[in-house]
Amino acid sequence: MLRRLIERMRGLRRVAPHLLRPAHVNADRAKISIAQLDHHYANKVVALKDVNLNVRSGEFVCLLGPSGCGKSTLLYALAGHVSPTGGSVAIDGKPIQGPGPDRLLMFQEAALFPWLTVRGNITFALGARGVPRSERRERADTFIQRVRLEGFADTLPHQLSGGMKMRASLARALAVDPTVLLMDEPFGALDAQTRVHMQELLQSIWLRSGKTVVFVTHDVQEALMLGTRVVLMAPRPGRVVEDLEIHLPMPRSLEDPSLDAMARDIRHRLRAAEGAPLEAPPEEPLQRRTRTPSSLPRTRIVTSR
Ligand SMILES: Nc1ncnc2c1ncn2[C@@H]1O[C@H](COP(=O)(O)OP(=O)(O)OP(=O)(O)O)[C@@H](O)[C@H]1O
Repeated sequence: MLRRLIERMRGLRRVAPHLLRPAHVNADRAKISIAQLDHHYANKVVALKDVNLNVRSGEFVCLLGPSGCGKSTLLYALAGHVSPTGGSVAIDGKPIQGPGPDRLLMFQEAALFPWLTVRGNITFALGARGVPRSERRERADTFIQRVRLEGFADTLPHQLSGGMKMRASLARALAVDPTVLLMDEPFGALDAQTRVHMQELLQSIWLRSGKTVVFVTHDVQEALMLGTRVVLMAPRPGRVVEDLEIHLPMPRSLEDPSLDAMARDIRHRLRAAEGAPLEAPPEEPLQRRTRTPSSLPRTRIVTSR
């Protein structure tokens, strides 16, 4: 009885307010500024409605929300692949009018040329960006090392595992040196363990590089592992419901009880935003959680474990 009561109290414990705070970024100081952004597709689906978001240079911002809340549409508007039907998107104060070399979009598929080796894929991308031939090989090898693919520079993509392909794709993205990296669920197709390794690798690279990253995910824990900010979105119409700064030291660990408590809090906020009936956060010890995606209610938010 007493144990149940203690567990219930733990479940209801709020995340310390200094760890999870609303973000306030002045548009004048923003690297990326999105104002009153609307987008509806030809079939009249309102993918985004009145989205306002400012991102500082060097931030790692995760767009988090259930399927259909407009995360990818927002990312593609930043990439310049979608022309929004209303509002504005600017980088360094310049309106985005299409794709540009300052931004690079990465997907779940590694999208490597199958007939080129790992190094060949990177040098090809460098050539396309106008990097002189004499510099390409050295630069490719630097980034192959950075993603810990030494020894695989001359390997073809079909000889690599899914995680290695994703590392090659990340090396290529970093080698071309965009100031903004846009990532659309890049680790979504990887198994759980490889995914955690990729998150750790990306975090260590990001900490060194200082790049601005906008990262789309369904996975609450992934967002909390990686993000300096987590932007919560909801569907019908696609919109931002909360913009939170995550004040947990890096490198982070999925075993951190604060991260686990935050994940419960965020899941609760997302359910509230969707208008789902609210229930108390789950009664379970902070350290272990064994929910599977299929047991999650209504939203497609999944967990890493
Ligand atoms: N090309 C398109 N034409 C028409 N409707 C679209 C198109 N692309 C997306 N949509 C719709 O716009 C809404 C937002 O889609 P979007 O892919 O941006 O959401 P999302 O949050 O990224 O979803 P998911 O996580 O499932 O990828 C959805 O209702 C979707 O069906």
